Amino acid sequence: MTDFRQQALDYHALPVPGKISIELTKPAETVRDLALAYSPGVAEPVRAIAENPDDVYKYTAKGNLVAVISNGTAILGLGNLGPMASKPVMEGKALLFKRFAGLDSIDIEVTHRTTQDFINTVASIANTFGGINLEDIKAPECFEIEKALIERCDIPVFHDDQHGTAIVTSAGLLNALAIQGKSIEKAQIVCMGAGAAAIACMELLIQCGAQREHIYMLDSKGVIHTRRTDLNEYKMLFANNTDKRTLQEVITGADVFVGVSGPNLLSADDLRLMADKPIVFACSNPDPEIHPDIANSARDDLIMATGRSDYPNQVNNVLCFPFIFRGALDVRASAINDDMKLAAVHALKDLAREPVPESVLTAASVSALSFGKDYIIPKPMDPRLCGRVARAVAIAAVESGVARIDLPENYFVEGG
Ligand SMILES: NC(=O)C1=CN([C@@H]2O[C@H](COP(=O)(O)OP(=O)(O)OC[C@H]3O[C@@H](n4cnc5c(N)ncnc54)[C@H](OP(=O)(O)O)[C@@H]3O)[C@@H](O)[C@H]2O)C=CC1
Ligand SMILES: CC(=O)C(=O)O
Ligand SMILES: [Mg+2]
Repeated sequence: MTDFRQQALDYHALPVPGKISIELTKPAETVRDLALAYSPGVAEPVRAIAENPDDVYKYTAKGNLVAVISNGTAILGLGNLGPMASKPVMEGKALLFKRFAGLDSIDIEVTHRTTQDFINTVASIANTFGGINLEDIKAPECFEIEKALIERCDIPVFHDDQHGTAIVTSAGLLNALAIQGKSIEKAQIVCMGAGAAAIACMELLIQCGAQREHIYMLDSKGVIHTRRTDLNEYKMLFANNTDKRTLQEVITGADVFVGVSGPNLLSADDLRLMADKPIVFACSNPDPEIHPDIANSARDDLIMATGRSDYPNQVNNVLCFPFIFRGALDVRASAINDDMKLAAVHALKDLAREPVPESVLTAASVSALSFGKDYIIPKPMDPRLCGRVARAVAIAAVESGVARIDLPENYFVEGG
């Protein structure tokens, strides 16, 4: 067993199994404490909530609580390994919610027979939480699930692999294009993968200015084109009227490669076919479509990003989901809409262009970081992230009419 593998297993097993626990926020030491916390005192908030349902936010943890819900059908890039195998990842998301945005979060892994069973299960428990973060649910079922739950729930329901990934990818790509001197409107984009992350990333890039006809998408059967008869309705939106059939044909002269598919699917030779000053986001986890060492030795005019923490330019939804929920919950948004997503894109993009605080350099073990080819997106441990992104998202929620309360006074006015 490798050292790193054993260290990862020990991290999860010791000193207690797993990565999260529940802590109390009120004293429970004396008879008086118990009389307030439980019987008879608990009857008072029960009566108050029965009379005024909004009081649930005043007297319970709902307003700071996010459920991370999966069925384990697309665990990172490891595939459909089932609900229990997804539990470490879901606990990991809960850890990140708490560590980066102070949100309490609990993982829920659902075993189900049909997609409708999954939807019914989640809809039935949704009101316990302030928001629902769907995670690692494969396409195309994820699209139907998210749509149905948004319709049935009046709290934010957000499929992180779709929109969290799309927001971070868009922010990073807008910056990378600016550094390479390219425009998003003209960029030729190859997207490897046609699932949850891929479809959402490309749709949001289009909202940011990319041209649909400049995008070539590939699934496990190759280029998605109009003569294919096996495409679902989501892939159909990206079917090109083209004779190109292979990765090599579509990547020749391309400016951008976005990989949200699986490991080692892009070779150094493929990368050499790209246009001058190419951009490669190899975002599959844990192993990217091309290893950064291989990519960087194939091209020296490249901007390279991966989903990993151990190389520069980590394009990973951890830069989004804690903060978008922080902003949404703090104004009790009923949904996370496109305005809020775009606000998050621009907050992330703009923060990367600012000087980097010392604490981030220390955490990243580097002596300097400045906007450029090895720093296109903020680092997850940047203490300004929560304030910047949450504030932008909360303002967008208020302005677009989905907030149920006003922006709290002085809400992250220092921007974190
Ligand atoms: N860095 C980040 O923040 C994130 C990274 N990801 C990564 O993106 C990947 C996909 O996740 P997600 O979209 O949720 O999963 P899905 O299961 O929804 O989609 C996977 C897609 O990858 C395609 N694919 C699989 N093998 C190949 C291949 N050999 N060539 C081309 N395409 C292939 C599948 O094709 P087909 O449709 O034919 O089955 C499918 O379209 C994972 O590796 C995940 O780790 C996801 C979210 C966030
Ligand atoms: C980062 C993430 O959510 C994924 O790879 O699925
Ligand atoms: Mg995921």
